[in-house]
Amino acid sequence: MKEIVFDNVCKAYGKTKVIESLNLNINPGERLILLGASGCGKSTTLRLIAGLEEITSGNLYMNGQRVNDVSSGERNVSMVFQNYALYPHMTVADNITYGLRIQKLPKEEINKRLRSALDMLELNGFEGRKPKDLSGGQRQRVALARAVVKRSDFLLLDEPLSNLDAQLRGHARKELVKIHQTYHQTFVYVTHDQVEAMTVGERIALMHEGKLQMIDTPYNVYNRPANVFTAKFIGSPSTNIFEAHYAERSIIVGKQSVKLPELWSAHLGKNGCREFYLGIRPEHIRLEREKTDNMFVGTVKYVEEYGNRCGVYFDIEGNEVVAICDRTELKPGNRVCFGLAADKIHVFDKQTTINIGYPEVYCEHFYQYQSV
Ligand SMILES: Nc1ncnc2c1ncn2[C@@H]1O[C@H](COP(=O)(O)OP(=O)(O)OP(=O)(O)O)[C@@H](O)[C@H]1O
Repeated sequence: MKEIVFDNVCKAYGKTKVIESLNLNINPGERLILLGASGCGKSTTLRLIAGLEEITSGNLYMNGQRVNDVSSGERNVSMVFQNYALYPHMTVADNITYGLRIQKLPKEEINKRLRSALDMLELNGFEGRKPKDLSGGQRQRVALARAVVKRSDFLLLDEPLSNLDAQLRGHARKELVKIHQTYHQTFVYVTHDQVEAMTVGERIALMHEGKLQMIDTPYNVYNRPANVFTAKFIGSPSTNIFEAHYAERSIIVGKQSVKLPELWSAHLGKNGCREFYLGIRPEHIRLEREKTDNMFVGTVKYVEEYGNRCGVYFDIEGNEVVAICDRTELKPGNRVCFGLAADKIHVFDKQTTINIGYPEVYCEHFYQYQSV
């Protein structure tokens, strides 16, 4: 079954709660990413699955069996750590096959698995070397090879690429997906890097302060953020969030007001939504110099150069807003205007910060928002 189910799981160290009421279903054979800022509880969640930490309350099921009291060795997991944890005195081949030798698998089978891992991870010719004689990228591949030869049901990876440079990381991400497609293990992968999360993950579970914020596909996490935290965490620069309110079919920010398309007016009216947070991604704001009807007006504060594009930071009614432009002649002090693209805005409840949802016409991937 290769499924993992967290049922109301809490983890505390003394009085400090690190994981709070975690309910999470990890599907058999999927690549699930645990994403979040440093200290949010990602590694702890992974270590609970590995059986390296005890659960304080709640239940954890793996393969349909409650495993709260099952030891790590009996959980059919393999784990790749950030620092690789290779044995320095052993050769590459011995590191990779160590677990299989402990299991006393037949020599032939051990050799077969070693050969296939060396081929897949392009480590042929390195089997006699010690870890100190390998580059960071090669050590990381040995750690992966050691994990995959076990053919366990669950492959747990804790920031496995964080010691690699950007180019090697890109290559290793593809390797990981290839490994998954070959062995169909259930992957649980911890990272704080959203590009890694988007490219490796089939689903992303975003965590903040020990609580799950959203779990969904990379597409939905980006395009249909469940709450303000998700909208701000995913994407760079962050989603712009304004305090706004709704009256007479218009969105009002400070002293400025912009008429809303009929669909949104009906939607906000139906939800009784008056005070809210309005979210717009920087890449979805199209700046104009000339004001026409239904535009907000702001003043440029500064322009950030990204090489291929620029970030224009400007002020609207005391809110700092950023828009991404291809090229710009804009300078601090210039006036800029923009309208609202009806299919590119997000509205979050002021009290709960949860997304109120979208008018039906924009709901090709409709997501029913729930508090998690
Ligand atoms: N053994 C421990 N005793 C007390 N507190 C701990 C222990 N292990 C972790 N914590 C705390 O639990 C919280 C979550 O830690 P965890 O390592 O799961 O975070 P993380 O999201 O993986 O962070 P990072 O990306 O920095 O590794 C942190 O505040 C950490 O200080």
